[in-house]
Amino acid sequence: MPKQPIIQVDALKKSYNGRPAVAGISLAIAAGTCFGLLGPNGAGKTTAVEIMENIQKPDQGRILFKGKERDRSFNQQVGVQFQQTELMAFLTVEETLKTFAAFYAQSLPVEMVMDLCMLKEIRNQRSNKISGGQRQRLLLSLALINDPDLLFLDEPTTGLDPQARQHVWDIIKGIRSRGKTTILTTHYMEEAWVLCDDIAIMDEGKIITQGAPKDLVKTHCASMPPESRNLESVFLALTGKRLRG
Ligand SMILES: Nc1ncnc2c1ncn2[C@@H]1O[C@H](COP(=O)(O)OP(=O)(O)OP(=O)(O)O)[C@@H](O)[C@H]1O
Repeated sequence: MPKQPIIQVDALKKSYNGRPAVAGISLAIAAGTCFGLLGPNGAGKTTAVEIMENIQKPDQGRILFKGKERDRSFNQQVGVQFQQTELMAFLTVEETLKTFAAFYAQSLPVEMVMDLCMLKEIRNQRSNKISGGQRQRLLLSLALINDPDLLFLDEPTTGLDPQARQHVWDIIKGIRSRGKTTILTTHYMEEAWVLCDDIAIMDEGKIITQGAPKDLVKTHCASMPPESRNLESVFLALTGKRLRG
């Protein structure tokens, strides 16, 4: 039986200065899955995700969370990992987590989240004196502190070395194995392949294809040589090779 969507997006539109960034997208994301939103630079991914996160208002369209309009409890039930967060420089890693935990009616134990994101060794380091990989893990831990049912990750491994990336992938797999839903944006096709149950590729504000990664490869790469049958080929075949702004 198909899983109930945790979030449903209908005919979403958003323009900036008369130029459409999101030009009518509809999605239904099944609970307990990892969903990937891919697309070239400027495709409209961040705008679409920020509308789903309730950070931006759409010009048109509707979003249902667990089958209902989003209400004030929405923020308590979702986690958002930002690409940039002004972490308080005067706080340690542990103090930063404790501060964020206090924003929520319910939160996971800080020890548990530090364990999950391998932050214990740097718990007493100032949040502005940590490496890029450690910072990314801290940002992820902040998104997890309220034990969200739905987690939004915007380019969670950009700029990380292979070890740090693998580690973030393991954390995301762990989140999925606990029945939570993740929506992630990424420019790394391998990341989408490894993590996502379902992906949508956006271009110029629209979804141009959607499906399980292996199904998309089957559909779009059938006539390609075996070594080219991968998500990168699907992406390039559908979005072309023109550079985007
Ligand atoms: N606050 C804003 N004001 C004006 N235009 C914006 C704003 N935010 C985004 N845009 C424009 O909307 C379009 C979509 O941008 P968006 O950031 O959603 O794309 P994206 O797919 O997330 O891109 P990237 O992969 O580069 O992060 C782009 O043309 C961008 O210049």
